Amino acid sequence: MTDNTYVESAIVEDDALVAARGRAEELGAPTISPAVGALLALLARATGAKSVVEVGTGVGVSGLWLLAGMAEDGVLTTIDPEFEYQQAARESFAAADIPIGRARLINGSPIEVLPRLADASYELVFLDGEILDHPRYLTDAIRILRPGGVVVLHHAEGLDPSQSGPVAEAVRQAALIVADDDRFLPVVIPLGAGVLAAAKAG
Ligand SMILES: C[S@@+](CC[C@H](N)C(=O)[O-])C[C@H]1O[C@@H](n2cnc3c(N)ncnc32)[C@H](O)[C@@H]1O
Repeated sequence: MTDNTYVESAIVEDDALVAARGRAEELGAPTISPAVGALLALLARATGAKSVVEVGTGVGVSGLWLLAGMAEDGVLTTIDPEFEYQQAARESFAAADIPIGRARLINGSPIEVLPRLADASYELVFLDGEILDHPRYLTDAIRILRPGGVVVLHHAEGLDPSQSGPVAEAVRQAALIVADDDRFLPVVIPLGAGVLAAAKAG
């Protein structure tokens, strides 16, 4: 396999993202890599995203990247059960001068919150929460995506045949859900912890 270290090091993050990564380190919160962030921003821009859902707010690193690519009046709905992380994410968004109305932070379990979101209403859905729940998240993501929308699942590395166990099984199950749905065009991208992206037919 090609050494793709250069892909991650090619991305330079701004001061707000550097500060958010500092908060993540203090709290021990996981974050996406810079290259995954750049991909999210690109997908948000390419889909003209005005409404985005994220599972797994963390301290707001992925949220900052998504907001950077979204329409200027776009709203990010981001769900996480960890109140402390979401408080830190609020700080990350404020430090980046993101208007309060652009980020709707929902403190709760994505398994309970996702079913309450409206059908066919979001251009982009990013799944980065509990990996074992990826298949359940994906089922809701498919429902809430607008035609032409894109779902992005992080931690797709479980698709590597050398991996086994419940986490790898959950990722494979999620991948099969999009592979078996004719409306979706999926691709696996070796960035960060592995990305599975799938575009819904327009
Ligand atoms: C990988 S981190 C998210 C990182 C974030 N997307 C970023 O890059 O800045 C995973 C998140 O899932 C949340 N989480 C933990 N347990 C969870 C659960 N049972 N269901 C959903 N999310 C959970 C954690 O609080 C954490 O913020």
